[in-house]
Amino acid sequence: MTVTEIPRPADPVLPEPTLRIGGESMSASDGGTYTSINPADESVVVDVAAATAVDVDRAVANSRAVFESGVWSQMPGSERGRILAHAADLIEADAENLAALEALEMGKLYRDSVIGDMPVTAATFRHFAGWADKITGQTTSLPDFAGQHRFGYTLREPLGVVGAITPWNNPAVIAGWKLAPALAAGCTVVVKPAEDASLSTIRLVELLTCAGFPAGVVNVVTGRGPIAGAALAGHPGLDKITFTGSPRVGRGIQPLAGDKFRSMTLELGGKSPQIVFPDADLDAALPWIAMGNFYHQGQVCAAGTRVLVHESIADEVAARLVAIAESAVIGDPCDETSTMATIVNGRQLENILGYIETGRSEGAQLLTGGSRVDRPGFFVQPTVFRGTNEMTIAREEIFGPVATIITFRDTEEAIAIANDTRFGLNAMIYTSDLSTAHSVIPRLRVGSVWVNGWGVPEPHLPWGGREGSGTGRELGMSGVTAHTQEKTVHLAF
Ligand SMILES: NC(=O)C1=CN([C@@H]2O[C@H](COP(=O)(O)OP(=O)(O)OC[C@H]3O[C@@H](n4cnc5c(N)ncnc54)[C@H](OP(=O)(O)O)[C@@H]3O)[C@@H](O)[C@H]2O)C=CC1
Ligand SMILES: CCCCCC/C=C/C(=O)O
Repeated sequence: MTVTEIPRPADPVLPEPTLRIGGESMSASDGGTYTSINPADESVVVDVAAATAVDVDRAVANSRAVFESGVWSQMPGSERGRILAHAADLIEADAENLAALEALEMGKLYRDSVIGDMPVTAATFRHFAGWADKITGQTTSLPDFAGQHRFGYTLREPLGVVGAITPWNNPAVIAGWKLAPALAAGCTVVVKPAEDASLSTIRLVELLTCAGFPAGVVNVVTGRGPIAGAALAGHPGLDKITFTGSPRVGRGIQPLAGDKFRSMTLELGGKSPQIVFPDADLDAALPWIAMGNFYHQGQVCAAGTRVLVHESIADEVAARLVAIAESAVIGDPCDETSTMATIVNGRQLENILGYIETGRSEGAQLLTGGSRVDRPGFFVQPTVFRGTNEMTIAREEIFGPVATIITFRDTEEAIAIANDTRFGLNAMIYTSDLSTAHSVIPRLRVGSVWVNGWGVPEPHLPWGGREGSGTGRELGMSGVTAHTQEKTVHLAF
């Protein structure tokens, strides 16, 4: 858990809580709204426009027209890069306001957001700014044929119009992960943020406008998942859909590739193992293991909630993890002293408490935590269980601060337990012997591995899962190519 002292922020400036289509701010076509709630005290933040299917049609049509106009897709890559880099500067300059919006609407610890999420969001735009003029194809000579000299090359062209559906847990970061590579590639984007956290995305798109993105290159349809989200996910006018969220919704989106067989990236969370070998440096490892469970109250898809510990050190790891959990200062997201804040909403809190109850009833040993914090808002104690990999708390994504310690006897058993899950997003390995790490890495069925640490994805490296954690990659070079398509040219002379 973080300890850097950051002063309490000023109240954020709320962006106009409306749709943004073609550079215009507008209400929903039927005037509908939903209410954004502050999870720290359950007060109303603001009513936000709830897009209808008609609004989504309008947004996609505008994005298509803007894409086809070439104003962005044909702009020289160096110029696109300049605008993306300017956006990164503006995000950095607005970091305190963006972070305060996320604390207000979704309960993320302001400190973590201002020193983590917003620099990461800016870094993402800066990274992809560098890609914008480096998206190239291949060239090759070909054997002469029928008296002709021949030569071949490929073009990498932008995919077109992208629909991006984002979750509430790290709204600016994840919007940045979806927007920046798509924009670097020359695509236009319609983004639908989560109901529980729309404001930072609206503000982010305002900043993009200030940075020089032409009107309509990024449109925003705030709205309800089953209405605006479903209309966007199934829209025939899209060339790609990119979604981060629950497996339930992801499964519903997957069949919507449609007759165009359009491209799809689905990031659906995880139940990731943190494997602690007996030679691990526990002083160094424990803060990471704890962070992998309690950072942002465990509301992170990459959380390492299955703590697989060699039996010889399990008691020590358990005692140390409990001590860290019990040292948490649970409080208002903006208080300087808080090290943990609130769960995003009451439904999510009930879900977490339900899993804790299931853990108890299935016989897991509750080492600490397990209860709602007695104050207004949706606060829950960091919780540590000792259990087995068969228990529900070790099989399902809880999306709360709930760790389960599971012991293993040897490396083979550690690998077997790590892979015994329907998810495959990421895994962590703690060892002092890199040869142990290198022998285990190829055998883990996951998209990413961290050795001697837990962290969040880097813009420079691909991110995505296998199996139940989804399909496709965002970030890094893979993030760019995922927003392009190749055209092969055969040239005779
Ligand atoms: N992989 C990850 O990072 C995340 C995983 N999760 C997992 O999902 C669980 C539930 O969280 P929740 O926010 O409800 O996740 P959802 O999957 O419901 O929401 C993610 C996004 O999808 C939208 N959406 C909802 N229904 C549809 C639909 N039918 N078609 C298209 N889009 C839709 C949501 O809109 P709206 O907000 O308006 O409903 C939101 O923008 C968590 O407990 C956690 O386990 C959640 C968030 C992130
Ligand atoms: C320090 C920045 C925190 C960003 C966390 C990103 C999480 C992504 C996810 O849960 O999908």
